[in-house]
Amino acid sequence: MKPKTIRIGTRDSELALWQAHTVERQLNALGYETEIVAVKSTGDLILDVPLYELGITGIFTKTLDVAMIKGEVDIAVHSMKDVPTALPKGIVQAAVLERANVDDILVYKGNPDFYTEAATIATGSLRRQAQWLNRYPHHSVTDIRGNVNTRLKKLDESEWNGAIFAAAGLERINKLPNNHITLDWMIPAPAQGAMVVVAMEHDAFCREAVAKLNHTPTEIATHIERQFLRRLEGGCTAPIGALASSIDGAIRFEGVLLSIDGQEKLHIEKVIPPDADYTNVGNDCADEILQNGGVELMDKIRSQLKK
Ligand SMILES: NCc1[nH]cc(CCC(=O)O)c1CC(=O)O
Repeated sequence: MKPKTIRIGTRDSELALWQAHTVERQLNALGYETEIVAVKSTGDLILDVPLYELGITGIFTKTLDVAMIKGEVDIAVHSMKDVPTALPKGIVQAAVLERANVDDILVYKGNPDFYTEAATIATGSLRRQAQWLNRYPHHSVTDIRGNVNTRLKKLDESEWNGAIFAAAGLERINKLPNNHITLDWMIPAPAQGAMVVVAMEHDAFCREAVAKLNHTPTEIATHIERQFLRRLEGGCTAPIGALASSIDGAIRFEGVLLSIDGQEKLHIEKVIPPDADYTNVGNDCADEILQNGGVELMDKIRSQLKK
């Protein structure tokens, strides 16, 4: 009997294809036959509206979810931070790959010493906007959309001083420019820098194959970060950052919720000792933030985004 070829679903951007080929190579090394199926996602087609105004989460993943449910692909590869915290019924997380660089970076134009002056920084992310304005209240932030290549080109053709990117995205496609600064003070998006492979719950063959690619420390870190996000936002989008990193067997978690204008900031930091139970840390940290002004702040954010 001919062995089953695993059809790998992916978006068709350069970054998405790089990620899908990485998964393909790892499956091939384990002896599995594969085929890449690239699709255009709604999120890539609507480029003139800010992401948060589209009002639905999962805009980058929905097309592939549908393709997988229809049986057109067997698995799908995503940047994990683009995946809604609740997966559609019947779809499961089959593996989280080892995380790359988690940092956000600023690609700047001209003189990078503009921090004390007026400046315009481009980002389509509420989280980046809020954290930038919190640190540089005298700057303005402008929206930018499109895949990584499109955004680099838009920055190049603009009058903006800089634009914010995930380092992982630029490094993967070898497009990290020299004129960049690592924003080590900015808390990344939950699961930034991690790739996830999803499969159909009933597909034992693919789940078993893909499970071999799982990297447990990354799975644990992203579990905590996404649990924090899910409990805090309750289905709506908000400026939320979260990072769990391991230090000598312990896990250090840092989470943040900001107002859209960056003026209010609720921050939490916790160290989970080695071998302690981490399964509810994300929920506990979110609850602590909610009890310390987070409920009111989330209400305010929701009413502002509805307008
Ligand atoms: N929202 C788009 C997106 N989704 C994943 C990445 C990069 C890779 C990653 O963060 O895992 C990017 C680009 C960016 O944020 O600049």
